Amino acid sequence: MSAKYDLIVIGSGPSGQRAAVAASKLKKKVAIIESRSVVGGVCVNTGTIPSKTMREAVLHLSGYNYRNVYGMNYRVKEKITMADLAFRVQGVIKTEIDVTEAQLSRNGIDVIHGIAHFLTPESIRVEGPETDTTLEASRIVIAVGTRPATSPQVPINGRTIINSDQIMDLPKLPRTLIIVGGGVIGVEYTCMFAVLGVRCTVIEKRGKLLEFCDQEIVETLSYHLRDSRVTMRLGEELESVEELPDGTVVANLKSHKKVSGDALLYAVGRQGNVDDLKLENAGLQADSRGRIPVDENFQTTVPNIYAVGDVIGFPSLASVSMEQGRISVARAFEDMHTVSNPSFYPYGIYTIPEISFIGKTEEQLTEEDVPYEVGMAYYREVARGQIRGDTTGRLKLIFHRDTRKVLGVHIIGEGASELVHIGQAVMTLDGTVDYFIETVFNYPTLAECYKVAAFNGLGRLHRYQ
Ligand SMILES: Cc1cc2nc3c(=O)[nH]c(=O)nc-3n(C[C@H](O)[C@H](O)[C@H](O)COP(=O)(O)OP(=O)(O)OC[C@H]3O[C@@H](n4cnc5c(N)ncnc54)[C@H](O)[C@@H]3O)c2cc1C
Ligand SMILES: NC(=O)c1ccc[n+]([C@@H]2O[C@H](COP(=O)([O-])OP(=O)(O)OC[C@H]3O[C@@H](n4cnc5c(N)ncnc54)[C@H](O)[C@@H]3O)[C@@H](O)[C@H]2O)c1
Repeated sequence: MSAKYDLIVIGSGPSGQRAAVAASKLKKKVAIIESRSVVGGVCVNTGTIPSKTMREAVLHLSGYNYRNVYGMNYRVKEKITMADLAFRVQGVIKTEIDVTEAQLSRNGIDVIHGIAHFLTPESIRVEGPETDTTLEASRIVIAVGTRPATSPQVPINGRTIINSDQIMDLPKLPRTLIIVGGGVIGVEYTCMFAVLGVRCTVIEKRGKLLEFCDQEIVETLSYHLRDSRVTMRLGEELESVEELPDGTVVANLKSHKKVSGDALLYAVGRQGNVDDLKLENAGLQADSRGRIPVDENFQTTVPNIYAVGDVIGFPSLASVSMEQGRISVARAFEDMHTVSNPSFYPYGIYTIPEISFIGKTEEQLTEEDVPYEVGMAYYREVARGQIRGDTTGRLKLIFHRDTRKVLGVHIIGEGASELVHIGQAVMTLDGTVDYFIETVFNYPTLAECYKVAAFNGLGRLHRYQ
């Protein structure tokens, strides 16, 4: 006998959780299957939450944010160890797992631990240390996420050659670290280790870091990276990695250069977790990177099966994955109204300093021949910037020259990922740059940067009209 549900969700990361909870709110009988012993997925256990907690611990213990105020030698702790960082990370992970478990249980969702695979498009087998069962449902959401990409040329050993899941396993802080991949993961960890005094070298095969960001913002970040003694090897592709008898590692580049270090972080992208799913039994197929194709409703080519989160590819963010989970269920059961516009989804990149943006970049608008104007505000121009000691932050407002509609907001500096939501609200409500002129902001706040940037931009507009 197999247990029957209205919805089975495979994977308990942010996308799976939100799909399960949304269906439970519609009074559906829901099961969520998770192959790990705990819920929360990459987000809670190895990715978002650990990395953001480590960043906070790094910033606090190193005294980095207050060095401009109290001097370059200001420290909260002189010798920071991996154990100092792990202590805080483990605490937050545990709490987040508890919060997630409580939420699933409160909503009456059955959590089943084991590896799921399809028997047919409507039935799933779950096998685990304590489970061997078959479930059936009229609708299934695949939310299995991704894992770090591997290469036969990069012998990951979990000690000196690691991927982003293994940061907390580093036995000690290396003196030198090679980071392969100048994407979000590579750059975020580079910033943290550089602030801890580790000499970092980033190897990125493209000519730019974070190529989807506004390039002026990336240039500002690059200035900070260089200031923290980071070496950037852009336009260089890794070929292979070797571990030397003395325990150090060497990265061999395609250009025949060699880069040596005490440890290497391999962060060149991620691969969908589809290998165990036996997708063929459901009539589904993933691409070479394990991504499952879906339409705008997150429906796969098999009508009763939906896929959400990182396993469908771009943008692979926890924030967006949650929304995809919710929308997929609304579409699957057709009795929940949802409005969601991906053009107004923000990005938060937790580099040091942090970067956040919404809307279009200058590069995109130029490509699309949109007449735009830019207003810039520097944190040092507002009192809160001086008080906080962040005098290098900046907020860039991009608006249409004719309609004055806000087209993009790009921020680098303290609090960027919170500050961006003001711009997001204005853009979502179809507002213009005038909103910032006509609105009173608390004083002294970083939010005032919006007003300064608006005045700056309108000043330029009138100058050139
Ligand atoms: C280092 C790092 C930092 C990040 N930082 C951020 C950030 O700051 N902000 C942000 O928005 N995003 C961030 N992300 C991205 C974010 O973590 C992901 O977008 C998010 O976790 C994706 O959620 P998901 O539900 O698709 O999958 P996941 O969180 O990957 O969860 C999928 C779950 O499915 C389970 N599973 C897989 N196969 C099976 C199976 N066959 N049977 C049962 N269960 C299965 C897995 O065990 C896993 O628990 C970061 C990612 C990493 C790696
Ligand atoms: N703050 C956040 O929102 C956040 C933080 C971390 C991760 N994430 C998500 O996690 C996902 C994965 O991140 P990622 O950084 O691993 O992947 P990515 O695809 O963003 O970046 C990988 C980088 O590695 C480079 N690369 C690939 N092969 C290489 C080689 N042989 N030599 C040198 N460079 C090489 C690529 O050009 C690319 O720039 C992202 O899609 C991101 O959305 C988000």
